Amino acid sequence: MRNKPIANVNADLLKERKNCSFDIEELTNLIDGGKNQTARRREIENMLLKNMPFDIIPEECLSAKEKYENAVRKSVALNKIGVELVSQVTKAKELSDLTLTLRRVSDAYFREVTPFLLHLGMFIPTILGQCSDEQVAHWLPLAMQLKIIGTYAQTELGHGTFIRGLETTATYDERTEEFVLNSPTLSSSKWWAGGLGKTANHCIVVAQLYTKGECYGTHPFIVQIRDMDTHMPLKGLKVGEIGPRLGFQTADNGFLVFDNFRIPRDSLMMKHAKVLKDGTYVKIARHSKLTYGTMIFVRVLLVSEMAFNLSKAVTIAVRYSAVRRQSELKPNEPEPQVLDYLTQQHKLFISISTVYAFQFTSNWLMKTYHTVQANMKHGNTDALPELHALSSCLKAICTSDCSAAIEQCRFACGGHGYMISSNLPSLYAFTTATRTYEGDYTVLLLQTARFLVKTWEQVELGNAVTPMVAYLARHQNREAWDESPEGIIRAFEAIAAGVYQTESVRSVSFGQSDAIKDVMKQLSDLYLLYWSLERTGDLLTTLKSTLGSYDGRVYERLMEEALKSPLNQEPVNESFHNEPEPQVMDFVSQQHKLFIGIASYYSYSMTALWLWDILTKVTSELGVGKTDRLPESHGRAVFMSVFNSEMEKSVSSLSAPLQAVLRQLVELYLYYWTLEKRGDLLLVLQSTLGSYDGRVYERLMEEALKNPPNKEPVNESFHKYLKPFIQGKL
Ligand SMILES: CCCCC/C=C\C/C=C\C/C=C\CC/C=C/C(=O)SCCNC(=O)CCNC(=O)[C@H](O)C(C)(C)COP(=O)(O)OP(=O)(O)OC[C@H]1O[C@@H](n2cnc3c(N)ncnc32)[C@H](O)[C@@H]1OP(=O)(O)O
Ligand SMILES: Cc1cc2nc3c(=O)[nH]c(=O)nc-3n(C[C@H](O)[C@H](O)[C@H](O)COP(=O)(O)OP(=O)(O)OC[C@H]3O[C@@H](n4cnc5c(N)ncnc54)[C@H](O)[C@@H]3O)c2cc1C
Repeated sequence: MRNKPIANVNADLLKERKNCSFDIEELTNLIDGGKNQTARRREIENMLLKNMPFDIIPEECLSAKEKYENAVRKSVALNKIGVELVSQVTKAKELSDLTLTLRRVSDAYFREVTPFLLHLGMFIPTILGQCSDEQVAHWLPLAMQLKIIGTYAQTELGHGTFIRGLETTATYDERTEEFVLNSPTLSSSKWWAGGLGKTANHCIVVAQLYTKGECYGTHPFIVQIRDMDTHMPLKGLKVGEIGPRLGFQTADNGFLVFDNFRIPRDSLMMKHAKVLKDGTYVKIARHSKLTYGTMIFVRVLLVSEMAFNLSKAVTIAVRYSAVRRQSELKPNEPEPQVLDYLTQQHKLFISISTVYAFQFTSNWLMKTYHTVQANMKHGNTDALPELHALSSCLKAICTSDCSAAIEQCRFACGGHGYMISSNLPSLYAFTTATRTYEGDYTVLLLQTARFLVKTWEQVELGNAVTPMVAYLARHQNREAWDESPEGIIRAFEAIAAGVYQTESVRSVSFGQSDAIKDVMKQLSDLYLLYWSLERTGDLLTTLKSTLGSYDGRVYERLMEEALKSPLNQEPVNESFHNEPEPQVMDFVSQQHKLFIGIASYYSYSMTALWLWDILTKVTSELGVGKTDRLPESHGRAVFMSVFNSEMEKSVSSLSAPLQAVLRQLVELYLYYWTLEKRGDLLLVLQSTLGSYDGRVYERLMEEALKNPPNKEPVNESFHKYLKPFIQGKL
């Protein structure tokens, strides 16, 4: 059943909806994956809407502590319903639809995120992907029913990207059949794990495994960190909240430090490697990077997350643009809806098409992920490198594009888009973090480039490559393809665009009406055209250069091109008879280049005169050999102040017009360098990362320890909500 129409809807919005060229319900079904899925989603949504507590005071008006407690209260209520619904599900597909719906609906209750996000998004997937069958049988029911609450602690103060550089150690002690966890340095402190600060009582810890005196690299361990009854941190651990951040304010991201903390041997997640009782290390995995599996899974999830978050932002911006009227186009006529401005449509429409590009690609990527997983169950890991490259590339691009597009949606809403209540700032804060976490943007693109270069080598050797990169072989002809970085980037854009094109066409090819097909085709074309224009440079298939041609016929080509010029098609241009062409001096860009040069000349001359006077004094005081080069900013300050004061002294006797010109030059010089060097001008950095002494990790930890949530070892929401919930008494 469709949702009921709401009374008192803005007349402009009603008008826009009436103008829609297709059946909205049909598109809704397409997005949900079918009519039944839409009906089921609405059933769950309605049930949650009836049973979930909403905020009385807006989340953003609460203190940090209150925000966290409120988030726990709501999470517990939501998860109570979630656990109940999950227990009724029998089929894997239903379970994945249900978790997706719960994830989506939960956003109606949290402007920020739930402290259970890592439990659902990484702790459970890691149990499934890294535990042996017996371990799954033990841990999974506890985690699914939220009898335990977990997180994923891989990143440390000193290392996030370079996982092999992690410093936390897990040393096997065969006498007691335990691993001993240690944080040997400050930089080895675990940092960032969501839910770790106050909520989780279990944690997946990634540590360097040592046994019989040898290091076997990083491995995941499942570790209890807090007492199940009192919630107090266990002995041998220091755990707390890392402090305020741009977004994720209710995710209670935490730190964790180990001091000879002992855990049983079977805390090692043993799907891909085991340590026997006597300390013998046994490798099971066929591929050395299988322990990185959860990251691939989350990167795949994030493509759909970006589609969802951008869809919210652009819905907000489009609706508001229909309601908002601004500016007087014609006297005495009503102000137009801002949606009618072409420039506004330019901001919004590409976001709409991007949402569909992400969603179709995400559906396809998730299917690909499951196919590769199924193959790996039978021992075939051949497709893993490509899945890694593809998920890295798509995660990097979609998270980056999504936060940029949300920023555009905020711009599209003018000043009101800056209000927290518009939800656009929170959406931006959430998505901009995704560009960094689960693999930094640049780093992941480099992983993809690495895969492409290797593939290219195979193509050059004439070896077969997978269908996804087969186009590399098709472009062997040097005229059409080059192996430059631009060429590689272009190839990946071609993949993403190709997937979107084929998937969107495939998805709309059955059942759907012509109206929907038309709209989807338009969106698809818009996405392709937009990126073709954005990346015009990358799309040029030859160098298109007279100077860089393969045959080196530089002068011949220059002349050939010159003769093609339309200006050469007539011997005398009509401007000879009519108006003269402008002097290049009249172009503002030319003036920009020249005027600052003139101002600099005066600045240097004045400063040189002044400097000459003091030069002898300085060199005799310091000794020429000892004087360091002046830092750039100091030099610039000298130029500015001398120019300013010396100019004042010298201009007083000059005529008024000349004085005015020279003063303008002083101002130009000062403003130009103020804008050029505005970064250097921020003297008070107020930053843990940018302190003069470089004590980054010490300062991060000092700040974290000052954090109010760390003043009490157990937050009262544990006794009020978490404990009764975990113990089934709520
Ligand atoms: C349903 C409800 C749930 C709701 C869900 C909602 C939202 C999303 C879900 C959850 C997210 C919520 C919050 C998340 C919060 C954030 C969590 C985190 O950030 S966890 C930490 C994540 N950390 C990273 O991602 C670190 C990034 N670094 C890496 O991945 C690797 O270190 C890196 C950069 C790939 C390098 O690894 P390294 O071991 O040094 O490898 P090499 O560069 O030497 O490469 C060696 C070869 O291995 C290949 N490789 C690398 N990684 C993989 C992999 N994962 N799989 C397969 N192969 C891999 C690499 O390409 C090299 O291959 P060749 O030698 O070239 O053949
Ligand atoms: C909101 C949020 C939540 C998080 N949650 C978790 C969590 O639950 N669990 C967890 O374990 N971690 C978590 N993280 C940590 C996250 O995974 C890391 O911050 C991320 O992987 C980036 O690593 P880094 O911080 O070490 O950055 P760095 O690697 O130090 O990056 C700094 C700069 O160096 C560049 N750089 C680094 N290496 C290279 C290279 N090889 N080539 C070129 N450039 C390079 C990067 O591009 C970047 O510009 C979270 C982070 C955030 C922001």
